[in-house]
Amino acid sequence: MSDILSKILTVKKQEIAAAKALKPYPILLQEAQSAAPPRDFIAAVQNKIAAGKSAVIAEIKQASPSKGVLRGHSSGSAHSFAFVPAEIAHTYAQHGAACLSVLTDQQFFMGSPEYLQAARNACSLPVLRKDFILEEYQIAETRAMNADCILLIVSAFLLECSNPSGNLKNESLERMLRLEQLAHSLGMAVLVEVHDAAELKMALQLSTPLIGINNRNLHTFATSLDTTLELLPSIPSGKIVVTESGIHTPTDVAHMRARQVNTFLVGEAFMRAEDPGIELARLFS
Ligand SMILES: O=C(O)c1ccccc1NCC(=O)[C@H](O)[C@H](O)COP(=O)(O)O
Repeated sequence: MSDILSKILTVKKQEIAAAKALKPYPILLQEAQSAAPPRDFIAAVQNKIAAGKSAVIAEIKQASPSKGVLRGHSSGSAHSFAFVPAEIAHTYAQHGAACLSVLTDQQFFMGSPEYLQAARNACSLPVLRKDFILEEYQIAETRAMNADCILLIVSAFLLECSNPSGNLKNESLERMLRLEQLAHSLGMAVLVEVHDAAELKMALQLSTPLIGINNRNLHTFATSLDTTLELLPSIPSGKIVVTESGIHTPTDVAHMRARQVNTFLVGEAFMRAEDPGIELARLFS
């Protein structure tokens, strides 16, 4: 398993403990239950596909472990444009995004729950909270910040549940199923993310139709669209494949669409563009 994921999860567990000390779970759950009504993430994706279009989950991320600052920091880079989540969300919506994905992790991605709320308030698109979720507490937190979809990363659960005595796969799967059920009970969709065939086998035991295949190798940070293509034959027809990471050119998009992969999660290519929405329209025209 990857070092970066271990590092992220170590910090994440400290953050969860600190958050629980400030706000107990029952209070957070009440906030989640009285949050703004959830928007239908899966329908937004399906509607684009039914119209013969790509369903683009357009990401708002200021920085990443693999690439550093992408946007909006005094990095001195000639390619760094202002990072204003509400403006980015607005232009994504104007240029045909199906949904948004907003990083809320502060330490590794310079994200924030406030960015998610600002982006969601600026448009009518459903929003994925992009973070590293391990516990029920974070599911309630996600809905309480008005998000519409959660991310479950299979490799994070495998890493988290790995102990010498436990049955790694069963424990990880049971935990993911519990979290999925809670997310659904709060009206949110679930995107389950995999990197390889073993993870995919576990992901397919969840009921969500949204299967994300992340093309980024978390050991090397290299991206290869072959990751998506190699796993495709093992995915039943009722599922919606979301190809994630490393989509940069219209050729990449055409390559995926030729194999009936119609749902894309794209971050960096948009974040480096002056107007992320115009870049979305250019890539997916
Ligand atoms: O982006 C990273 O460097 C990264 C490192 C460790 C864990 C996750 C990471 N990225 C999260 C993502 O999945 C991407 O933000 C998303 O798929 C968009 O990818 P891209 O279009 O390549 O920015």
